[in-house]
Amino acid sequence: MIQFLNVSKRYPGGFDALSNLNLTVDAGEMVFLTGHSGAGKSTLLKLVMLMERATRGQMVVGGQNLNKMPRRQIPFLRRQIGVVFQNHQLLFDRSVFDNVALPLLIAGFEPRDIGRRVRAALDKVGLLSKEKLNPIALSGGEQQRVGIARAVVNKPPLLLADEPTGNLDPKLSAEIMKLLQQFNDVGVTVLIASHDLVLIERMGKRKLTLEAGQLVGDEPEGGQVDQGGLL
Ligand SMILES: Nc1ncnc2c1ncn2[C@@H]1O[C@H](COP(=O)(O)OP(=O)(O)OP(=O)(O)O)[C@@H](O)[C@H]1O
Repeated sequence: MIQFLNVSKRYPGGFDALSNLNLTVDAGEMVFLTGHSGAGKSTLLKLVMLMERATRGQMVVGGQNLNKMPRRQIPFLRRQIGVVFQNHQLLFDRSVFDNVALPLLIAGFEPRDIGRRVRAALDKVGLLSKEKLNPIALSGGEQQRVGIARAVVNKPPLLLADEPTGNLDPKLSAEIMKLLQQFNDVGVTVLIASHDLVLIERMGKRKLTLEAGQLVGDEPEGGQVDQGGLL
């Protein structure tokens, strides 16, 4: 699903955020990306969705060569990728329903299909009863679940999450990770940047570690399994 071959990213100004990265994430995997602040986690996710271009190296995502992808094709790539942000980036001038519907409106879906798909996504995150509310009326954990519904409403094969639990307490964080895992259980490839090491260990999934832009660790799935009853 994701292949990086000798990928480097140098930002304008000369800072090397990623150096010579080699990495494969197979379809159906759930992978955590960890590392110190500034290690390059967000940069890696931005390269996958072409928010930034690699400076060197080869990148393939969902069978498409990103190096050669013209700008006009980027929206089609993005439709295959759901993105969850730490601060969820919801719009507070419209309802929960309308927030989740946004990617479908942009993609030109019929109103009939939009209603059906939005409600299916809200149902999956347990917020069907709150579709008419403004997200401001929801708790932090609920807002993040709206962000997840919006990310999956288009049924993308790949889900990226950048510090999706950054502002949440441990119990809510565990719930969000469990929710992301449920999408992985039905076949979605999931890549999560997080520095919540305790939670990552509990999930027992593959863990990639970045340090100063280099991949310094790749621990396979099957680490420590949750003993704390949180998941
Ligand atoms: N647009 C940019 N221009 C210049 N430098 C940047 C840019 N974006 C990120 N950087 C630098 O690249 C490095 C990696 O940043 P990145 O956001 O990928 O790290 P991170 O591991 O996600 O960190 P955090 O955990 O703090 O979010 C940092 O030193 C950052 O200052």
